[in-house]
Amino acid sequence: MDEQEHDHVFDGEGEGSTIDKMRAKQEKKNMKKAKKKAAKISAGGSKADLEDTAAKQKELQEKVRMLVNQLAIREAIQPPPSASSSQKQKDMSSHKFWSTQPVPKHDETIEEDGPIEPDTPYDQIRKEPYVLPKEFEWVTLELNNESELNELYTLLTNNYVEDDDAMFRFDYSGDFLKWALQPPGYLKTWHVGVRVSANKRLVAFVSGIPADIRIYNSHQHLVEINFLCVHKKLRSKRLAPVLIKEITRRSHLQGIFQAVYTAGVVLPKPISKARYYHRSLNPKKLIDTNFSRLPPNTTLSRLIKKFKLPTETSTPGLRSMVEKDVPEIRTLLNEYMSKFNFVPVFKTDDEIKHWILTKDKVIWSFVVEDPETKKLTDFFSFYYLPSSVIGHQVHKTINAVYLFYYAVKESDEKAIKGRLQGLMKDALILAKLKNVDVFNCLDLLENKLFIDDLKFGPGDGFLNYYMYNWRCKGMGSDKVGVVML
Ligand SMILES: CCCCCCCCCCCCCC(=O)SCCNC(=O)CCNC(=O)[C@H](O)C(C)(C)COP(=O)(O)OP(=O)(O)OC[C@H]1O[C@@H](n2cnc3c(N)ncnc32)[C@H](O)[C@@H]1OP(=O)(O)O
Repeated sequence: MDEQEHDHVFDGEGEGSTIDKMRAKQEKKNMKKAKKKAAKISAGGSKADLEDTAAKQKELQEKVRMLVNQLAIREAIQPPPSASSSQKQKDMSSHKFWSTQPVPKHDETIEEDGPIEPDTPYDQIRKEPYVLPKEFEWVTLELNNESELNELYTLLTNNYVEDDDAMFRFDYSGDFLKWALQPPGYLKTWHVGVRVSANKRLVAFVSGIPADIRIYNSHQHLVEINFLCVHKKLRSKRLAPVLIKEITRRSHLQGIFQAVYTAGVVLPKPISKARYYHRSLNPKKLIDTNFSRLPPNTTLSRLIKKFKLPTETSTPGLRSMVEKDVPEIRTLLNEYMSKFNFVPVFKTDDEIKHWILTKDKVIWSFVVEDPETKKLTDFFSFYYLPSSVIGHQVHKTINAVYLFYYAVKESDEKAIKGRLQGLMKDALILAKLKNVDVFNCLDLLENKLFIDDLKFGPGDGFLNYYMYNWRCKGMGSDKVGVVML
């Protein structure tokens, strides 16, 4: 699954911040109200009036305090208002490669869902790999071989996705890569590497895994593309288009003509755009590493207090997921996904076992078992993906987890909101107990129902969702259920 415009978080609105303006505005309002009241009282207002005024003022002050608090949290993790360079959209004519591919144009009006080009008959599919510049050669990586897995780990750890300011870089572990790239039905031929012929050094990679998704009403068996990476020293030499064409060819050979992928960059043409949100669990470290900043008018100890969590979870019946839960979780998850427009379809228990069951330091999953019926009513999962802190004297890594799949059984919006808030608060507590520094999520699924209340703040990272050779209407991120790694 996929890239993210990996995100660290910028300064907020700087001095003279929103908070200050809010405070000033509210104080002015309060003054006006107090003056009006005073005039009324001196003109014969009663004692009850006075008490009423005091109560209302207290209530108002409390409201202001809450608003100011909320803003302080936002400002602690707020990007600047301007869009980052990676979010800018280019003309189709300046996409030398993408203008040749079966993807919708940015300005295209989409009337009907369907493929952009027909499937290529087998005998017309190129049987030999695309030609690489002469210094390079193709390699199909064997990830069960420890040293090849380690080569991929090293390539990605040093060259994969960074934030716009090159302060943090994803650090996917070897175990994580095996989890992400070897699901049931995976094909080794879709683990495509490029080596320097002379010294056999691995310098580029792209991967595909099989997946089943539903987009609106269309069910598709397709390929999910991820981990496209070109060594930093070989950038801007048009190697990426060759890698993409090669993985496309290898997909066509398997009878697959559609793909899903995500990227931080804007390409023609996203079906949705999601934003990253961050919930600080270790404010001091996040500030020390410049992942977040101390908002004006607050102190570190106040911030620590703000993000403090209980040490015990509160949802009755919450426990770690175990293998016997797999079939029930599959039903629960597929049912929950039915309310979104772009979702994974888990066809077998093996897939749930692979994707959801806890694998320490890779993915953690928790279920809620009704104490009476013993039936599972909810579950949630998060995966562990640390980031290297580039060039920091003290901190080498930020321990981050990302919200993965979850499901709740409630059906009316208010009940879902309450339930999700409780579950996600427990998820934060469990992550904190695992020494995680920050809990991240995208504004997909029903995440907007808990993001603000649980003190997540918006980051500067965005993730664009794409389909290859498929035309369909775009959708809001709250209609997206596919979570890519
Ligand atoms: C049916 C089956 C189909 C299967 C295939 C489906 C499509 C899958 C598509 C892949 C999904 C990947 C999902 C993930 O893994 S997204 C993760 C991407 N990886 C990173 O961000 C890691 C750090 N960056 C790098 O390693 C390089 O900068 C990469 C490899 C990204 C580009 O290398 P480089 O910087 O040396 O550039 P170039 O000179 O070789 O090539 C320039 C061309 O490449 C286009 N470009 C740049 N970035 C991306 C990007 N993230 N997706 C698609 N295209 C991208 C760019 O617009 C330009 O084309 P055009 O604008 O001129 O037209």
